[in-house]
Amino acid sequence: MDGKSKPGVPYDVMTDTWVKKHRLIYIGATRHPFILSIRDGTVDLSAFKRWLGQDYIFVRAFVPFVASVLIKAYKKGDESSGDMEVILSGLGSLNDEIAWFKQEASKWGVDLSQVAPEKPTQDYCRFLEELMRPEVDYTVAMAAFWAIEAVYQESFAHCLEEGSKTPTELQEACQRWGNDGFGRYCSSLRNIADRQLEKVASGSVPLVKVSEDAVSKAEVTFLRVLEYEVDFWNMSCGTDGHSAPKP
Ligand SMILES: Cc1ncc(CN)c(N)n1
Repeated sequence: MDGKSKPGVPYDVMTDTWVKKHRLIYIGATRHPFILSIRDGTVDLSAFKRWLGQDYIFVRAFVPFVASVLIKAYKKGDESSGDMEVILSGLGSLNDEIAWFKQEASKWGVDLSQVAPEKPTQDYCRFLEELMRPEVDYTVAMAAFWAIEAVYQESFAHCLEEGSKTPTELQEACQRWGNDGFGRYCSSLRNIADRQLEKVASGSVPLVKVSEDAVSKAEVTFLRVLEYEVDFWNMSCGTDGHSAPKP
């Protein structure tokens, strides 16, 4: 708690505070024009195919990142927290996700073996590699993990809300991240991140080696995730100045 909270009065957990504080960029990442174009049915299919190929590359890099978070959870040594089970379930879903990308690519005629990473994909994957380093705190890595998944969950769930005109052939993609089960998984990740942030902020984990500035590092990491996500969507639309949309 922040010391200002009153008994019985709900208070914001750290991730709520961040989302409110950085609302503009959060909205930029979760309500990007690419997502809005899927939702209103005007999406350029060449942009969707570009996103598909680039996201396949991203997801392959995301797997070792999640594995590195699993290692950090294990090293924390708190078996009763259930963190490892949540992270393991995420790794299982990523296995399905990779199979889905392959299937979807063949449906859309995208040859994944011929897709080269664009600069925003390379930059984002490099960022994931930085976060995999053993010296990166579990709290920081969890904050990134939650933010990465939450952006997709909120974005694609928006394409399934009532009134959306998402084309039928894209609904399965939206379901993948926009379904309720994925929403619950993201809440579990968020709870882990908030619990860690609370522990670090209150200094209640003297036996765990956490750096004093882990909370501010986690906030900066959260912001960087949002920026990378916006760049990734821009690239998909062809509005990043690196990749012109195919005619
Ligand atoms: C760029 C990006 N960000 C998030 C996700 C969700 N795993 C994803 N597949 N790709």
